[in-house]
Amino acid sequence: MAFLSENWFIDVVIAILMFVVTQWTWEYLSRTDIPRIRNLPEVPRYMPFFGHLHALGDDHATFCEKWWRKSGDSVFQIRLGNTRAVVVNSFADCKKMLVSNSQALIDRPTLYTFHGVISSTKGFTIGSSPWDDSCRNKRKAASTTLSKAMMKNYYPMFDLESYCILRDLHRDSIYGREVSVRPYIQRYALNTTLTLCYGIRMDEVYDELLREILEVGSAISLLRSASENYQDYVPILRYIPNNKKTARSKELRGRRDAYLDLLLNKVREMIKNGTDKPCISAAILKDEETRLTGVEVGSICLSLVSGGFETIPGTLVSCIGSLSTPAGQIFQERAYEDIMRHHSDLKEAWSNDFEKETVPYLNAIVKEAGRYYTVSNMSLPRKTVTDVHWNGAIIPAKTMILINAQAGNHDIDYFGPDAGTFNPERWLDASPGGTFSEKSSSSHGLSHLSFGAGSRSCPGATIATKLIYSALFRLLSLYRIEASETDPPNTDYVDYNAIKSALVAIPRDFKIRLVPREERLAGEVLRVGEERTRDFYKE
Ligand code: HEM
Repeated sequence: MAFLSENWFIDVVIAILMFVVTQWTWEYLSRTDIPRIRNLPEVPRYMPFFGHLHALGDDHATFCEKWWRKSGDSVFQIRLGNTRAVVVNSFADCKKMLVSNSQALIDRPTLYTFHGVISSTKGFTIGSSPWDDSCRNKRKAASTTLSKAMMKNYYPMFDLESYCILRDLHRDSIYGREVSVRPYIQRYALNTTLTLCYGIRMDEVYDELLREILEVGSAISLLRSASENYQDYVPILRYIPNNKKTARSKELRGRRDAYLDLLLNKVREMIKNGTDKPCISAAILKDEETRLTGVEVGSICLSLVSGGFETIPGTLVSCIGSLSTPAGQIFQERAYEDIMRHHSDLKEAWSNDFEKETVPYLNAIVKEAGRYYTVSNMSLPRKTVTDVHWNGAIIPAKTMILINAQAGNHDIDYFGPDAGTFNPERWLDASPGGTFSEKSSSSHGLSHLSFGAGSRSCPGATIATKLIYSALFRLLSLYRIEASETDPPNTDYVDYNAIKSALVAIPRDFKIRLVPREERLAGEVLRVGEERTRDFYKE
């Protein structure tokens, strides 16, 4: 004590020095690509190297949604390891950020594992491409293929693929047997994009190639997730010997390259034999007015195949789950009545009218499924190309922007106090006579955030909506769907997802029973459909 008091000045200097050195070391190890943004709240308590990664856990969207509700700040900054990101939560702020700053947010960030390892051979998908001339060309080509004007060309495909769901469900659910509907919907989504890209489809639900594409695609999408792959944000982890993430990425890259080459070779073979079907890759291989390179064509096909194979099943399967519950029985009955109101001859409607999206109640179910089950809960990350002025803060160029679509889609200030409930009727006006019409406000503008918005919004939104509508039309017009008592669906908008860290939600498995509304009609329409399948293979 005596020593301390005699040298008190030196003690104080040492203490200050130690404090400064500790502070400096802490700050040094917590550095981010973009320095702290002034006048924008930051989530407190970050760790050196990792930032908020641990606090965010597996489910970033739900952590941020809760933080927004707790702090009252809808827009705040977080640290994903060495990367600073701005998270946007409320519906109004997500919309303003994406639409009012459309050009400033046109870029996408690149990640070490996905861009550096997995995509090193076949190029980036559109959704992961930074904005440049090549990305512009690819996006333009994909948007043309997926545009509203092109949809009528795909009617035979919608017809065949939605028929096949019913054909196989009819067979497998006979005698009240319970079925898990996801595999049928996965084939539906994948066959659609495979047909568009390669003119190829698979008839079996458990086809080997189909399952390989789905398995590899899901595993790769998991490696893009921040919570699954710390090495993208904590560079030091890349140098750990026997790095399992990099090894796994290389293995998946090899498997993906193999099936992409196989598909393209099949198209080459069909062109040689004169049996090819109109599709993107055949058009390019025959060099029909294209300025795209081979890698760009591969990237477009990959983007379309990977764009729909998880998002459509995630949305449609979860929607079927909600409809199968006791509360959902009312929605099913009203949808059926609305179908009958608009299509007095169901057989006729089945053969040529189901794609037209004329049944308001079905449109409302499709919209509500998209909103309630926000399958891409954090959307796809964006990156600013110029400064963005936000309520007194300047978000600099090259900052990662994360749109919390899950939070915005369940924003009670925008969707009302029942935002956390699955209710298709929020999109409808009911007349005293019991008929429904679409709310005029819901038919234009941004209904929900699940397809993103602005410069990099989802070009697949139109075809995805058509596919979900067509499948529901056919399913609900022939059957009543009932949830299994032993394996019921989980319909919580967060917990329905079995893998919280996945980029696209994977619904927990559940089973349903299908009760035919009119046995004879089901038999008749399925027989007609069978003839059309044979025609497809004959052509
Ligand atoms: C329910 C189905 C779908 C959902 C929920 C969905 C969701 C999304 C989201 C959230 C984005 C990012 C938007 C943004 O940054 O603002 C996106 C981008 C994209 N989607 Fe979809 N999508 C679906 C279906 C599809 C389908 C069927 C395709 C193709 C056939 C597709 C192709 C793409 C592509 C190519 C992009 C990248 C666009 C770009 O970066 O410029 N999507 N999608």
